[in-house]
Amino acid sequence: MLLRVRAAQGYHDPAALRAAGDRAAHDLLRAELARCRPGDAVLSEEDADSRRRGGADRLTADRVWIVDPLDGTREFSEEGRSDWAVHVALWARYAPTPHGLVAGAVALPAQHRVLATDVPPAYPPAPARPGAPIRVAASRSRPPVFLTDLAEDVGAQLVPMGSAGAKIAAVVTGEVDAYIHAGGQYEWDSAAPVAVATATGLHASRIDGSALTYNEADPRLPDLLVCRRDLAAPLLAALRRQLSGTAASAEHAAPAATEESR
Ligand SMILES: Nc1ncnc2c1ncn2[C@@H]1O[C@H](COP(=O)(O)O)[C@@H](OP(=O)(O)O)[C@H]1O
Ligand SMILES: [Mg+2]
Repeated sequence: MLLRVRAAQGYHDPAALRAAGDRAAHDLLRAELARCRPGDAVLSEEDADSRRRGGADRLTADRVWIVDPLDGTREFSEEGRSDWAVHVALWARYAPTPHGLVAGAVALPAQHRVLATDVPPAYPPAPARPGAPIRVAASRSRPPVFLTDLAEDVGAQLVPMGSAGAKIAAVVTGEVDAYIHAGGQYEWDSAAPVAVATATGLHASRIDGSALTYNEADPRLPDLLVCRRDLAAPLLAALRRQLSGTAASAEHAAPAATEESR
């Protein structure tokens, strides 16, 4: 559907294309979830009620779908770019993992693939050139300000890319070794990709090493590290060095997203 929206609308009015894509994907997912799983709650970027801090039925529900109908909205509106995604994750109250995610799928329509937990992708192959720089995916538009220093510290090469889902998919497929974000994000930006990454056996945590948790009253989840297991300890140590002495807060963050910057 999103590929059809792009084809029908063209790229002359990016804001209108972004709005049309968000709306079409949200409406489709909301209708299908209501039809197939009428008893479950939904937390969606495009549903203001579900996003409300503390107020929604999702806080008492046993099963909550965490949905980002269009992640990488900016890239979706740029002709030729394929780094945008659709995220659908299922959170369950009695799940055995701290993150609570029991299923997830990340669709990359312009890359013609879907990564999902029902048949988790294989763990990525070891880097072809031993000793080559670690490749770290980061936001194209809002990379954490400490990332350049961190890259220098660990000898990493930064790979700018849009969409949290597309970046985590790049870690899953071995195109990059890690994804680091800080400074702002929401549960729907990472839930489905983190479900796939952990089902694949990759490391996923906050940048201080603590667990990612979902379906919290406040859906803000501002930072994360997803990487190959062997890189978790060195990258968390490098993150500690960057963040030591100050909180991982606005000082280290890119400016928060505004409607215009999305
Ligand atoms: N500082 C910030 N504050 C809030 N959201 C942010 C953010 N930085 C990135 N995001 C969100 O995280 C997703 C991936 O961002 P990026 O492409 O820059 O890596 C985007 O989701 P959406 O496209 O669904 O809005 C973007 O809005
Ligand atoms: Mg998003």
